[in-house]
Amino acid sequence: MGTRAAAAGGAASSCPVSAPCPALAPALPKQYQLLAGRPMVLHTLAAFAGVGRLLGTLVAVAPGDHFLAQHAQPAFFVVPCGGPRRADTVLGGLRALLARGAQPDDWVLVHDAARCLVTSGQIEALMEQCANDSVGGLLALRLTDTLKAASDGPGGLRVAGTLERSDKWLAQTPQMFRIGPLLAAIEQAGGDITDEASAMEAQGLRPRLVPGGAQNFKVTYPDDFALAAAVLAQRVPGGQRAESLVR
Ligand SMILES: Nc1ccn([C@@H]2O[C@H](COP(=O)(O)OP(=O)(O)OP(=O)(O)O)[C@@H](O)[C@H]2O)c(=O)n1
Ligand SMILES: C[C@](O)(CO)[C@H](O)COP(=O)(O)O
Repeated sequence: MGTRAAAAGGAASSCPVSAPCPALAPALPKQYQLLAGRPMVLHTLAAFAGVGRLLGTLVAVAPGDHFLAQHAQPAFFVVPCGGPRRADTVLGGLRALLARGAQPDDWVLVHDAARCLVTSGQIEALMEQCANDSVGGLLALRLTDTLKAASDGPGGLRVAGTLERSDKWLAQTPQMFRIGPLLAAIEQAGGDITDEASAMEAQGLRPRLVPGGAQNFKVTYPDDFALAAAVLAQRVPGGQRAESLVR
């Protein structure tokens, strides 16, 4: 039984930056924008390449997307199995893994290309804590801000209430499940789910929550690019942070 990684490469997604941002190449999908001198997805893939226990990494891209051909590395292979929604891309990736000899019992880690700050250590922690779990699990971050519900009111959006936050976590990726059960769960859940864990939850299962980190955010808003670049700038090769070297 092995463990594989499927990095959802962005498939049909285009650059999500809705406001003009001169530092970014306008025609380039988000996952290929340069961050600290490298396309974003290569930072993501470097973290997976640093995990020795993985049997391989599949990058799911949109058909006709040849961007990664110029960055080919033995650490990953590219499959044009991307679909219109994230869940479609993940299904395509899981089927491609099975077609290449993976077994339904094998573990798979599904990761967002846009979570380019994940570290090899976080991936290893997830694998460690899920390896003997009957369901699998995901990296997640306990909510620290006060949580408001919103609804339309006089003059626009207004607070509808303050929600209990002590049991709330922000779902991150990677998310680790066995290939066969995950494939079946997503097929049954349909394409509108926003993560793999929710497909497993719909089966009545309770995925394990493994603490991730605040830096493992999904690069989404224009400001996120600068923040991600700043985080990368204070890391050194090998995944250690600069400040841990000066103690
Ligand atoms: N058709 C799609 C859409 C998304 N993804 C994956 O899902 C991740 C998150 O989707 P993304 O479009 O990046 O979401 P947002 O950051 O919320 O961006 P936006 O909603 O602004 O497009 C991407 O990094 C990509 O790995 C995918 O594989 N296939
Ligand atoms: C999988 C995910 O990153 C967990 O937070 C998130 O749900 C992806 O959502 P998106 O709307 O496809 O970006």
